[in-house]
Amino acid sequence: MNKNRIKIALTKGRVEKQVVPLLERAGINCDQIRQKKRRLIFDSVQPYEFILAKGPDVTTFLERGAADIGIVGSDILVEHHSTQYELLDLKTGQCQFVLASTKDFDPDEPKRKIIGTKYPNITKKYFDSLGQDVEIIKIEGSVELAPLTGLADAIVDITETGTTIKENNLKIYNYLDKVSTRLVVNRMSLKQHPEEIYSLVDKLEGAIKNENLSKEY
Ligand SMILES: Nc1ncnc2c1ncn2[C@@H]1O[C@H](COP(=O)(O)OP(=O)(O)OP(=O)(O)O)[C@@H](O)[C@H]1O
Ligand SMILES: O=P(O)(O)OC[C@H]1O[C@H](OP(=O)(O)OP(=O)(O)O)[C@H](O)[C@@H]1O
Repeated sequence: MNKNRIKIALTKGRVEKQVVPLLERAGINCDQIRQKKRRLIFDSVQPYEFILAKGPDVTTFLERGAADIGIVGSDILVEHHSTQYELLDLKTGQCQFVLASTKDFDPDEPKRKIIGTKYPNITKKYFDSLGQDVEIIKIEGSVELAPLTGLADAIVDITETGTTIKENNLKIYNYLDKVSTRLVVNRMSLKQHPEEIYSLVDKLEGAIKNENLSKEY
């Protein structure tokens, strides 16, 4: 690792796929990431160094100062109570939390509900706000299975196109917070490298604006 370069922890997978084209529009050559195979650290994405990590780990790298900048979904930031400083909404990875279940679910039924989710903290906060005590079962993926198999009464999960909900015969009962990919920064790094970090934010902001303008046109 080059200690003088700004280190950016990018969430691998879905976020990476949407953010790499945005970084390229901002003038950053991402060929090394595009040709990555199983590589996880990229030192030739001048003038930065990129690491690819899972979303929750991106927040850990930032909190421990092992990365200067993180690119991660707001779902992860909220769920993990991240205290990192948010500098930019990248307007990618746009989706929304929903409460969903099978069509016979009654959200107003007075019994204590069982809720399946990848996001226990967000789920607890939502039901606390309704004054409802629920049992939460943490699920790692394919959350939609929970109400279909009787594992849970309902789920709190994110949806983008609504296809997964529809194709599994589920129904949305409530819309919760919206989600998008954010650029967050370690506060100490911002103090040490303000010019480099704000210059990246400016370039990305320009790329987002140009993209929106070309969509409008
Ligand atoms: N359907 C979706 N549409 C848009 N953005 C999404 C959607 N699902 C997740 N996201 C966003 O993308 C981020 C990463 O999602 P992704 O599915 O790649 O990771 P993951 O849930 O950790 O999956 P995996 O465990 O398969 O790697 C989420 O934190 C969220 O911000
Ligand atoms: O509304 P849609 O566009 O259909 O997207 C919603 C799906 O996307 C996410 O799952 P993901 O693809 O990350 O897979 P996972 O179930 O393995 O987490 C989410 O958990 C939903 O299952």
